[in-house]
Amino acid sequence: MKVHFHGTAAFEGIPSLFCHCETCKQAKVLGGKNIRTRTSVLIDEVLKIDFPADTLHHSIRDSVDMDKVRDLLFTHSHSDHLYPEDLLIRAFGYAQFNEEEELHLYGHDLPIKHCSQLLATERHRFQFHNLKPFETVHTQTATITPLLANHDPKETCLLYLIEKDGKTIFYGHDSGWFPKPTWDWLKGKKLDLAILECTTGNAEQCDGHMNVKDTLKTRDWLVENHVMQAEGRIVVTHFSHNAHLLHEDLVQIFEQSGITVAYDGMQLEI
Ligand SMILES: O=c1ccn([C@@H]2O[C@H](COP(=O)(O)O)[C@@H](O)[C@H]2O)c(=O)[nH]1
Repeated sequence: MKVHFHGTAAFEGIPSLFCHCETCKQAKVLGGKNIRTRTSVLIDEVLKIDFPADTLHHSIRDSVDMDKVRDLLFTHSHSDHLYPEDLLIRAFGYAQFNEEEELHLYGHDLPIKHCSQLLATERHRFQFHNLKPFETVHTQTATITPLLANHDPKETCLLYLIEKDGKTIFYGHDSGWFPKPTWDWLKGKKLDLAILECTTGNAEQCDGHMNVKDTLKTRDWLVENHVMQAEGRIVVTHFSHNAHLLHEDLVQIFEQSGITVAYDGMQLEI
């Protein structure tokens, strides 16, 4: 299975619009893996998680054929994860393509409501699927189970367990320490890859996200509960410029735990 990290930043991106913090200044000078756009991942070119406004940039930067994507999963409705206006580009009259195949959209009530309302007056090729936490769904490309995140009390934010071609991925942002039902549900599962977040770096105060301590505690929990082997593949993503950590700082923090720090454009095979 090919996992392609399109973007690896939190809401603001790095360097962030309007920001003159040292991290943003250094990221501009150093470039490369320090440049981070809003988080999204593409699996085997057909299953995409989240749809930020940076999707156009991702498709140009990495030569991604977005028309190959069959299933689009949303974690929640915040604008750095769902920019529904750009889905209009796939409606009739905007995109030119021969296929009549539909793109299936999956999320809880709010993202699906935003997308269906926006597209209501258009002829389009979308199917909408309302997900319920812990109810497994067979999509066109994978078997997915939405799990509860601890992110924004105003909506039901989701994490995902994704099973495809005999491999299992846990997709774990945006969330602070997971709600108990999610930990309970993960017990007994076997993961080939866990994608975790570390939005706030070394900050002590962390609201709806993980800091370094939480990310490492999550890794330990997965190993102690035999959900992952000690040498299992863990990737960390969704970084904020307000954590004030450049890519090499993050690599130093996580390399002794065997955790890979994602960067924009990174691809891995599991
Ligand atoms: O504990 C926290 C939580 C958030 N931030 C800042 O907010 C943004 C994005 O947060 P979202 O909840 O994803 O909208 C993050 O990049 C930080 O700048 C924080 O500093 N501390």
